[in-house]
Formats: sequence, structure tokens, C-alpha cells
Amino acid sequence: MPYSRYRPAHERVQLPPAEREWPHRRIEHAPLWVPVDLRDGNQALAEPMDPARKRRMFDLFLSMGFKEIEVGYPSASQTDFDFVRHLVEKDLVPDDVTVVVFTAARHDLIERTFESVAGLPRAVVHMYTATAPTWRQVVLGKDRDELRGLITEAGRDVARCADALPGTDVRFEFSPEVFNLTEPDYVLDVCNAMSALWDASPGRPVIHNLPATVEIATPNVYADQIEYMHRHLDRRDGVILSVHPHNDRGTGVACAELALLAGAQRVEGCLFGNGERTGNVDLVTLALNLYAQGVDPMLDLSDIDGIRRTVEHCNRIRVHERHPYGGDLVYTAFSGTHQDAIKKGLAHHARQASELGVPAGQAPWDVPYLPIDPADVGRDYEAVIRVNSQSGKGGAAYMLQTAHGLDLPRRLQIEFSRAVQRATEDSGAEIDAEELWGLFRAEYLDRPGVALGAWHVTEPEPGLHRFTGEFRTGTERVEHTGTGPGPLSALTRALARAGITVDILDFSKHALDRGRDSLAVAYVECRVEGATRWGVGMDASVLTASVLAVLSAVNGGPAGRIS
Ligand SMILES: CC(=O)SCCNC(=O)CCNC(=O)[C@H](O)C(C)(C)COP(=O)(O)OP(=O)(O)OC[C@H]1O[C@@H](n2cnc3c(N)ncnc32)[C@H](O)[C@@H]1OP(=O)(O)O
Ligand SMILES: CC(C)C(=O)C(=O)O
Repeated sequence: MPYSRYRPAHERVQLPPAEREWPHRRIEHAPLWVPVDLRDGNQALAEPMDPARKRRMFDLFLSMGFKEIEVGYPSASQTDFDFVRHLVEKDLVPDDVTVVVFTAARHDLIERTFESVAGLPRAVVHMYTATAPTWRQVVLGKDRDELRGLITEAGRDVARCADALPGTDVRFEFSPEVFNLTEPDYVLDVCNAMSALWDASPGRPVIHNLPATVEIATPNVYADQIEYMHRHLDRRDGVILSVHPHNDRGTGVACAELALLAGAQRVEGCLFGNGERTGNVDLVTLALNLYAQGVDPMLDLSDIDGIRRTVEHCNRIRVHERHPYGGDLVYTAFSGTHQDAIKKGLAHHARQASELGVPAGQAPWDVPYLPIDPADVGRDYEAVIRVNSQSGKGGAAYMLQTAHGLDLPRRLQIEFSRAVQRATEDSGAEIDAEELWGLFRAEYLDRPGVALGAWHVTEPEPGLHRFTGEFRTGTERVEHTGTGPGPLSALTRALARAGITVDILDFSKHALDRGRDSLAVAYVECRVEGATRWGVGMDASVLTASVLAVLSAVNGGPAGRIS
């Protein structure tokens, strides 16, 4: 591959003088978020959104709590123009929300843009022009001064149109497109000219939006560029410094985060990162990254799957399974050691919550492998652990516990995980909760072999139990009696009379739920004819469950013959 055709970023970007504090800062509050899905996202779709989709996306933004929303490029298409008019005429913009409309720096487009917002109480008019050398020379055919002239002339047009619309409080936004490839002194000069022209002040701040239109360098370079502007922009308290990263190198989120450290106050992006080429920066990831640091993201992301469904519907693009926070698989562990750690972590979390006397959803979160509690974004725990051939004992045990209430003893977990391993290696696929339960039943609860007909246990004197029962295999039936200090030892004696030697090594039991008619489950580890194995029994009676568990262990190996 001819890699030498490409130049490293430091040869393409004029770096600003190195003055940086951003590496020592922290992000302590959310920026002003501005979704641009209805404009930048929409212009990247093979099938742009129809009016119904646009409306659905707009309503989603309102429900999530966005306060500034870019709603389109109304001079570029009738659909966009009509959508803005729809918002105006149906009075759909709440009092605490401002819409942004986008335009190129061209007189006819600017006029049409203002036509679209007439009747709105507030609006931001967002004007852009590319400023980087290649765009100046190749696309626009202008030198630095000519382009500065074009931009300021268009800025005057914007101000004139705003004056001619007295009922609408218009604020101004300027984007030097491809900011990140533009000479720092030039872009600073153009932005300062716009601040003066639009009279930027704290009461009516101008937004300077500095895009990484095509990402070309590591995020630290973008951070240096933003900090340079933050330090040197005129009328800084009358300027809202905004960023607009794209994701060509896959580092859009990192660029936005470092830019916030470097002084940015506002971020434009799209939900789940739709947008030109590799997309705009993903606002969902940015917001939840803040959330995971204990910072209020100022957005409601508590129903991430609902948000995702709407975004997928509107964009007609699916969100990848591994997409941060919103993908189907991002709270799921298949691998054994991860599952083991999560299972222990969730149990520890529940204990901590009860010690603190707070609901589990309020207790501090520190569960291995899960950066946030999936429940906070509306996910349940069912998908957290899924089982395939990479899984260990913990995964299957967790699924049996969550789906069926079984609390398997550790050595039984190990024994059962071998059966799971065999099944998943044979199929090469994942095993779901239903199939796992079927496997468990076949392995322990429905084993063929020795069955019991009528049986009973008596206690002729304290501390002495007598078991009498009919043992069956196939058509054979024999009745035997055994006595012992407990019912199970009496059973093993009766089994010995039937020719089957059983020693009980371990025994535990629990109720399956707290209801009055709940089932009991018993687990018993036995040495049967010299081999150690587990049996499981379930019944409404604890004694019957225990007896069935011993028979299950007996039947776990080569079927015992009765005599
Ligand atoms: C990075 C970004 O996302 S920028 C936004 C990009 N979004 C879009 O382009 C979506 C909507 N765009 C459109 O529908 C059309 O491009 C329109 C309606 C805006 C303009 O259409 P046309 O007039 O047919 O022009 P066309 O798109 O072919 O070419 C763009 C022209 O505008 C000029 N231009 C490009 N950007 C700007 C700008 N910011 N300000 C002024 N002129 C510009 C180009 O130099 C070119 O001029 P030329 O025809 O004299 O060479
Ligand atoms: C013009 C700006 C806002 C933009 O969309 C970009 O540079 O990607």
C-alpha cells in the first residue's frame, strides 16, 4: 500500500503555539448539547428523513431534554423549509428550547433561511464557510482576504435579515468549516471579525463553532487548537465556544472530551454517531461518559433502547451491537471469568445496598466489567450474562439463578458446566435460558434409571428413621427397608439392600421462592459405587425433594441394578 502518499498531521496542520492547561483539567459539568441529526445527520443519509421521521426525531430530542436543536438547512430543500414552518405554525417549540437553522454564506440562501424562521420567538442562525487552505484554493477559489471578505459580507447580510425580523430574537452562530485544518491566526482573525460584526456580548453571545470537519490528527492536537482559540478569542465572555467533531479516525468522542477540557462550552453531534462518512461525534456516548464519572449529563437517557429504536427508525441505519452504552451486547459477558466476576459483583452490590439501607438502584456502583448499572439506562440483568462455549460455571449458574431461582452449590456448578461445555461445543452456538433449563432438567431432574414407587418414612423412636419404599427399574419392582439416624441415611440403607452403595457427602436445600406454595430444591453430592456425583430433586415437600435428589445422584452414572 502506497502509504508515502499521505502526510502526517503535523505537516498538514499549523499547530498553534503550545500553551496548554487542558491536560490538568477535569470535566465537571455537562456542556450545552446540540443535536444536529436533523441537518448534518440527515444530509448523510441515503434516504433523508421524511417529515414524519423528522418530527419523531424532534419529539425525541424534546423528551430527552435538549434545549438547542439544529432542525435543518431550510434554504437547501423544500422538505427542510417545510419542516421549520411546521414547527413554527404548529407552535411546537417549547419556551425553553431554541432551534438552530443552518445556511451557507450566500445571500439567496441566507434570505430563505430567515423566511423559514419568521414567527418563531427565538432562533439561532448558523452560517458556515470552509476556511482551510485546500478548500479556499480548490473549492471556493479565494485567497485569505477574499474569503474573509465573503464571510464578513455574508455576516452583514445575516445581521440585516435579523434586524428585519423584529419579532424573532435571533442569535448568531459561525462555523469556519474545516477549522482543524485552518491556520490558527487566520481562523482567529475571521472569528474575531464576526464577533465584532455581530456585537458579541454576554447578554447576546455569538456562537463560534469550531469543527473537526474531517478528523486528521490525534485528539491532543484538536485540544491544543481549541485551547488556543479559547485563550485568544476577543470578547471571550460574549462568545460560546462550540465544537463539532467528526469521527474519521474513530476518535470523535476523545476529541470532544479533550476540547471540553480545553475550554469548549457547547458540543454539536448526533445520537449514536450518525453523520457524514464515519459520523458526527456521538452525543449518547459523550453524555453517558459524563454520567459514568458521576456528572449529571443533563439529558434523560433512562430508556436507551427506546431512544435507539427511534434513531434506527428515523435514520434507517441500525446501531451496532458493540456500540457504547446502546448496543445489544454491551452489558453482556460470555466469557467465564467475566461472568464469575459480574455474578460476585452483583451479589456484593446487593449486600452493600442492604447494609446501607438504600435501594440497589441508589447504592454506589462498583461491579466488575460493567462501567454503569444497565438498569440506569433501562436494561434488565437478563442479558448481562449469556452462555456459550467460552463460559465457565458462573454463567450457567447465574442464568439458572435469575431465571429459575436455583442456587447451585459450587461443586455442582462445576459439574454442570462440563455438560454445558459439551452442549455448546457440539452446537457451536449460544445456549439461551430455556435451553439451559432443558439441559439441567435432562442432566439432573429427569434422569432415567431407578425410580421410586410408594414410599414412606417413619420415626419409631427419636433419632431413628425408617425408610420403606418400592424401587423400580423397567419392569422390576422390589421393596426394601432401611433404618438410620435421619431419613436420608435410612434411604441409603434401603438402597444398599437393593444392591446400590451410596454415601452422602454433601447436602443443601432451599425454597425456590418465598410464596406459601413454593417448591423446595435439594442438592446432594454422593459417592455412588465409588464415583462422586451430584443429584438434584424438586418437590413441594422438602423430604421428597431430598429423596429425589439422592435418586438423581444414583441415576447420574451407569444405571444401578436393583436386586
Ligand atoms: C460540512 C458540512 O456539513 S457543510 C453542509 C453541507 N450540506 C449540504 O450540502 C446539504 C444541502 N446542500 C444543497 O442542497 C446544495 O448544496 C445547496 C442548495 C446549498 C447549494 O446548491 P447549488 O447552488 O446547486 O450549489 P452546489 O451544491 O452544486 O455547489 C456549492 C456552491 O456553493 C459554494 N459554497 C460552498 N460552501 C459555501 C459556503 N459555505 N458559503 C458560500 N458558498 C459556498 C461552492 O463554492 C459552490 O459554488 P460554485 O457553484 O460557484 O462552484
Ligand atoms: C459546517 C460545520 C458545522 C459542519 O457541519 C462540519 O464542519 O462538519
